[in-house]
Amino acid sequence: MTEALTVKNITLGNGKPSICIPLTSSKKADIIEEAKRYQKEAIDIVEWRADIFEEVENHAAVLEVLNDLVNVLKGIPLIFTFRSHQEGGEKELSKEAYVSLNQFVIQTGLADFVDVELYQGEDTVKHLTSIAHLQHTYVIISNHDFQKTPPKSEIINRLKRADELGGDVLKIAVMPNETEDVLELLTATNEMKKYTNKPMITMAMGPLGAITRLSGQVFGSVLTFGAGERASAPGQIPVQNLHQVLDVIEKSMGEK
Ligand SMILES: O=C1C[C@@](O)(C(=O)O)C[C@@H](O)[C@@H]1O
Repeated sequence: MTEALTVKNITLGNGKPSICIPLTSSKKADIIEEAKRYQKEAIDIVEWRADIFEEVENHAAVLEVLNDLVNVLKGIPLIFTFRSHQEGGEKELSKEAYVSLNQFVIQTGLADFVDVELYQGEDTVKHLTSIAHLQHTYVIISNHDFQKTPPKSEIINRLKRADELGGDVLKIAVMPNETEDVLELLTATNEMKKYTNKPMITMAMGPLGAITRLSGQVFGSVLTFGAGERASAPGQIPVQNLHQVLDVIEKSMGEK
């Protein structure tokens, strides 16, 4: 059984998957405008994809955006994500800069979650996780493969590794090249429930993977990323459509 995780007014892992929308603008004013628009929609969580922010290497500028976001989001939980280029993001930072940016953000206490990439290495992940936990910030340990879908055993190993390293939420996104890959991701997610009670976020990207962004309640993924102004990854579904389908599935699953 997944142990539900409650942040502000949102509970992850409590039936219907939560809907997260990524902020994908590059300029401060646009990021805040985007957040204002989403604040009015029925979304559960917002992710700031800070790798797209043009001033991400300037900590003072990052702090300004965080402060404004928290004001605008009025209680909607915030995920801070710097997605590095090798995992599908827009920029690359040196290891030192990656650590220093995430550490800075954690210490502001303004983000409810930070996304830490599994492949930044064990020391980095452990270091950032321990600082985050001191600050009562949740850590999503993530991994992305934009080319292919690793075998089920490897998907499970990566999720287990994220668990062992102290992640509060375990996340993997893969790219399916055939329908069997989609099944591989779903089977891995389902089987992983034997090994952890922590909330997981899993998805297969691209058109083939769309079903995995809808079926979390069945297989064990607690959150789905919807497309905002623009999708932050291939295959994301508009929020309105997500709501409709997730509601139908939730209702059907509640019927005996
Ligand atoms: O890791 C993820 C998942 C994602 O890549 C997706 O496929 O929806 C979108 C990203 O913004 C987010 O950080």
